[in-house]
Amino acid sequence: MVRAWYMNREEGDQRKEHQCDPPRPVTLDYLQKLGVLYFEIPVNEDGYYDKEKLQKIRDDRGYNYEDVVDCSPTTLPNYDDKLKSFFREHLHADEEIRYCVAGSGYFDVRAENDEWIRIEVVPGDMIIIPAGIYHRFTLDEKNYIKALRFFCGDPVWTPVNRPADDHAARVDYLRKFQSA
Ligand SMILES: CSCCC(=O)C(=O)O
Ligand SMILES: [Fe+2]
Repeated sequence: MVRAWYMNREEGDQRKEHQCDPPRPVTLDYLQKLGVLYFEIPVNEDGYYDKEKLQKIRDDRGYNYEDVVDCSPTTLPNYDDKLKSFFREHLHADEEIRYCVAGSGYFDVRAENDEWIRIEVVPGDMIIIPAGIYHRFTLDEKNYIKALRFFCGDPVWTPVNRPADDHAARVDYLRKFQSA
């Protein structure tokens, strides 16, 4: 089950939870209003999961590309730079789809009022971050995650750093989800 909360405004270690005091949890319903979708496909201790359930989501959403991102210094090329760029606030022209199969981490997305919402992903969690939402990713204190990445068509992972308010995906996102 996915956990999400508004972050406090304290600087310091990005790998910590940054819960408010008292905590301000965020529901899946609210994430959905922001265009962030969540699916659960449980992973057992041996790393097995229901391939058919995954395939059904892939088919329903048109994801025909899949690869693995294994965030450890030996398996992720340019580890330090990558982790830095993951945590720089950015958007993409396309959905960012990640299915966590081992380890854990945090996806942060901007709420309507521009506050950060932190979404924890653990094995079994699939998160879909919509095109045009400002977001970032960090490892947590356990310092490891392995996730499957999906894409519709030829993958483009390019981050567009904030500010990108005139980007077509941003304009489209605001129209669809945050009609402010
Ligand atoms: C959990 S996958 C690692 C993060 C990532 O791939 C990304 O932010 O693009
Ligand atoms: Fe991203």
